Amino acid sequence: MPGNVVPMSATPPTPLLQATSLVADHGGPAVLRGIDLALTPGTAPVGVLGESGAGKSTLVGALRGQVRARSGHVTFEGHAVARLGRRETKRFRAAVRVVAQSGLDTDPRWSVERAVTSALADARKAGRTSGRTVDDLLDAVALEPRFTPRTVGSLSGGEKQRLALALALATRPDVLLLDEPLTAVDPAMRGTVADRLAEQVAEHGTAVLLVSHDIELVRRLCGTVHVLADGVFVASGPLADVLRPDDAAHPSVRGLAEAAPLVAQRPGR
Ligand SMILES: Nc1ncnc2c1ncn2[C@@H]1O[C@H](COP(=O)(O)OP(=O)(O)OP(=O)(O)O)[C@@H](O)[C@H]1O
Repeated sequence: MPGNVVPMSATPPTPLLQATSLVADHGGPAVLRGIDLALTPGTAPVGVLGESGAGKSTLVGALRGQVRARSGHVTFEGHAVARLGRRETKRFRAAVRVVAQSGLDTDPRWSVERAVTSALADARKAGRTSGRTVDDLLDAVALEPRFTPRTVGSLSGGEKQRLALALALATRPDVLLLDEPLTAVDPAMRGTVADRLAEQVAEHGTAVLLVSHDIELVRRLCGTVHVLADGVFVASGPLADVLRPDDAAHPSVRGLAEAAPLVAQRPGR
């Protein structure tokens, strides 16, 4: 490029869902004590690691508007999530989808096909037509077409988790909040689903937050990770860097590094 040509700089991506100085609790001591987090479409998925009880699910709860901020705030498109009106809440719920560990509230008597068809119909009603079919969505989570007539109640725990992910993808969400989404899925299948998910979120520019104890899953999916301890992020950056802590690192970070010495050496996203 000639030296005197200044490239047009693209507008910096704007966070869609954002926590700022977020302090939150469950009626007792603060669980989150000042979290800043931005989820921006078109950027690499963000991972949150941390010991059990560190507050990872509380963070997801606050981002989805279920746990109230004691101070600081969570905003969606710049508006406080806690103060969204009825219409905006509907739009928010279609745009920001959550998949939790146990999160399939579909009628267990429904067939898989009915569950996915219904999720696609809900997506259309919310104005989020994705052009996707039942087969596309099942394929996105590596569930073969033979599963379509099965009842939801007859699926294994891991199959239910994969279906929950397919239902969340039906709205082609702008943001996906994944709270231990694949714990019941065996490691080989978890890798397959993670790779398919990574392709899709990259293709659609979906912003993703993945909360997990599973460092391998985080490595496969996330570009940046935060380690949550004592209510704050005590380390942030690419996983390989976070897992090479210095002597001053928080004990949680050193614990993670010791638990996963080889993961840091594999290439991530
Ligand atoms: N509804 C609730 N009422 C009271 N305390 C709660 C509630 N939910 C969570 N807590 C407490 O808040 C703290 C953080 O819990 P949270 O579930 O967010 O941790 P986590 O990091 O997701 O843990 P895990 O990895 O075990 O799922 C814990 O001390 C927990 O006992």
